[in-house]
Amino acid sequence: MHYKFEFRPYQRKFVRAVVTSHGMWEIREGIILCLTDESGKVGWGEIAPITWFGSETLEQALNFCRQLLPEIREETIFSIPDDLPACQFGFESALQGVRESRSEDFELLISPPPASVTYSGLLPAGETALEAWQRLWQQGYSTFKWKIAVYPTSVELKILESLVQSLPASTKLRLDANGGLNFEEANLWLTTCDKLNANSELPVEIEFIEQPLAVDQFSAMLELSRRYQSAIALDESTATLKQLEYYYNQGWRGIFVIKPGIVGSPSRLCQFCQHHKIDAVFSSVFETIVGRKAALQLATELSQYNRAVGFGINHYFAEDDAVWLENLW
Ligand SMILES: O=C(O)CCC(=O)C1=CC=C[C@@H](O)[C@@H]1C(=O)O
Ligand SMILES: [Mg+2]
Repeated sequence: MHYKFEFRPYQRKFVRAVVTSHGMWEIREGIILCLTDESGKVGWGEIAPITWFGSETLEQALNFCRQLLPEIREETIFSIPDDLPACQFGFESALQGVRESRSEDFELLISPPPASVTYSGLLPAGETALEAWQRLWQQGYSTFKWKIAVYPTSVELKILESLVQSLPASTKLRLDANGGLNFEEANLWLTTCDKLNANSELPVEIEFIEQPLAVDQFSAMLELSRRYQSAIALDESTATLKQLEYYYNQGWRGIFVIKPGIVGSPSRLCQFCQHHKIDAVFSSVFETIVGRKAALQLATELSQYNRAVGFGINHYFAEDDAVWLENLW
């Protein structure tokens, strides 16, 4: 089976720059692709790389698309190399869309997100988190993720104290260090989290610390996961399917953050998750509605535990997705 193939690169400015220990991220760049089969059925996909997480670069993805035009065969889609995981996701999602004729036109793409999952809202780094949470709380979030390892640990631990005192009862707080802590700081954070979680007076649960140490510190993170009660989630460490499998085989049984947009082939991800009952948290790559729809579909199918998905209900961009997509295409 072969498909007519078209693609458009895009750039979209975030409403609010994403500040992490990797730095400041202001513009999301990616590719929207469209496959059309012989009967005229259409499927949409998105290639949204995060190079500093280990996916391909945008340039590599663009070169891959350019050398394919004007059509692509099904077997080519399932043999996209593993060093192009965002392309694997984009093309397979589009193929799925054609097969399910899920998105003949944009309207179907823009349909509301699946209600069956709960969402985690992203809190900005630093003390702005102290007032940012109310707006998200009013929008219905009860799980929040706060970026840490952006300011000195002593400063952030002070803010954490006020944050846990002000968050409403039965809310959950995730802490994402993006690999920016050293071993001593990670111990300090985890000791604090254990203390907070042991305090039954406190209405908030620290759900987990995400990627406390750098990717090359796996054995230290394994050691931390044995030393503390508070859960640890690998994110940058398990950014691609190859890494997911590797660290599972290395004995990781903590939480795995899965970013469908860059992890690679959705069909192979399904096989892995069906084989191994991993504790997974599905997370956005700050994609547009095209990639988001496919990623949320996967999250809904594969979530074993009812952990909130990191796809904040509000999109990350200023202009409306439907308008943006119409103008792009
Ligand atoms: O997972 C979430 O709650 C939202 C997505 C998110 O936090 C991220 C998306 C992409 C890159 C990173 O900046 C960041 C992360 O580290 O998880
Ligand atoms: Mg993360």
